[in-house]
Amino acid sequence: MAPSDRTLLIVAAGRGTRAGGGLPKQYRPLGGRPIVARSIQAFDGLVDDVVLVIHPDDKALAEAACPGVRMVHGAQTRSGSVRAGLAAVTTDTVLIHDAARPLVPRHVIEGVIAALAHGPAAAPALPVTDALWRGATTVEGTQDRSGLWRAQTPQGFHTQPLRAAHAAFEGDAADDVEVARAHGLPVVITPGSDDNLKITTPGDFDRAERHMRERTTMDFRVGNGFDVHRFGDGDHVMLCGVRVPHGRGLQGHSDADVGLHTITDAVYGALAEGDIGTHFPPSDPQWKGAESGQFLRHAVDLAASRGFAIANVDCTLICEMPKIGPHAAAMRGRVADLMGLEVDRVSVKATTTERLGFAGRGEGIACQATVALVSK
Ligand SMILES: Nc1ccn([C@@H]2O[C@H](COP(=O)(O)OP(=O)(O)OP(=O)(O)O)[C@@H](O)[C@H]2O)c(=O)n1
Ligand SMILES: C[C@](O)(CO)[C@H](O)COP(=O)(O)O
Repeated sequence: MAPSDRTLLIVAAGRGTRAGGGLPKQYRPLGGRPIVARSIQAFDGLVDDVVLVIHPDDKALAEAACPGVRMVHGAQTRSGSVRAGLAAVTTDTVLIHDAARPLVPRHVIEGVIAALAHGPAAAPALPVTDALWRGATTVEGTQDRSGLWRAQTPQGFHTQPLRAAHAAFEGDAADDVEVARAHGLPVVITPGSDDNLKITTPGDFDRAERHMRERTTMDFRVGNGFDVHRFGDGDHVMLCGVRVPHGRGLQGHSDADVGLHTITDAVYGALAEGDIGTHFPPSDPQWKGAESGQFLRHAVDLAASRGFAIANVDCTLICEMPKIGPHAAAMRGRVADLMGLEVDRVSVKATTTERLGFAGRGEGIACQATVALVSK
């Protein structure tokens, strides 16, 4: 699902008194990263803008945890913090999310976004499944649980109606759904998830770490790519984003960079997202002579929007000529740049086919590549 004029408003101005532990809970680490950074990361590729609402005392902590993110100061209540954040929102829709819910699954966010296409407000929730009692130390009564829901975030809204609702609301509210409803806005319930736990008490940190570990071990992908381009007239070839002088050129609709095409296909393969022709059809004149780096960047962005980072790339060019060795370092650097990777995660190597076959006869260049993706 592509972003379209949508802001993520993260409320992180609370003190986390129930969580204890000194450092406000949203800045404590989860899987080695601050909780608030993970909450923002969960929305990668799904929003166009991010506004982080912080407590004035937490400026240094927030800047260290979320460098480059736009920040505003919050208020004493959650509703007040949301109002402060809304003043900085410039998009048509807004997703308001607790910094304390770092494990929100993508399908929960996508459910809210999809519902906003049909109405002004939507929020995820889970039906109450346990029996409900009233009482203090002994049970004094039971409560019918039918029609009761456990509210979660992100809560999504069309920005203007929500602003109006907040302007008209007096006092504090548990969440923005309460504010919106008080102003007459209908709110659609979308599917929540048990994984979307709100870190509230000390025991929640261990619970969240366990969830993190389960996710990390589960989400690992491998993709492979293979491509061939035929030699034609020309005085150079583009290989892995580098111009290599040669007595012949490679034929193709774009710049015919067989290396970048192969790596791009490997990323799409790992995502089960078809191949380069699916996303950039050769029948489309706009890709004539196109620089192939943009295809690779699209595939990497798509991986990020699915919650994956690239772990490494291994690419083998198959040809007799030109010689790849003198250019391999430049190729690794260019591929690393395009994919946002450290160079030591990119391998570019070459082999001949001992003068056998089309590559051996110098009719073209083949390439194969493997790419590994890990969940972020
Ligand atoms: N004045 C406030 C209060 C809460 N929040 C944010 O709203 C979210 C949900 O609140 P909660 O989990 O209750 O956090 P705290 O208020 O920090 O917790 P506590 O009540 O234990 O102090 C959190 O991300 C919190 O930082 C906020 O931005 N401004
Ligand atoms: C908004 C919220 O996350 C919905 O469940 C929740 O109400 C905020 O936290 P609090 O513990 O109620 O302050």
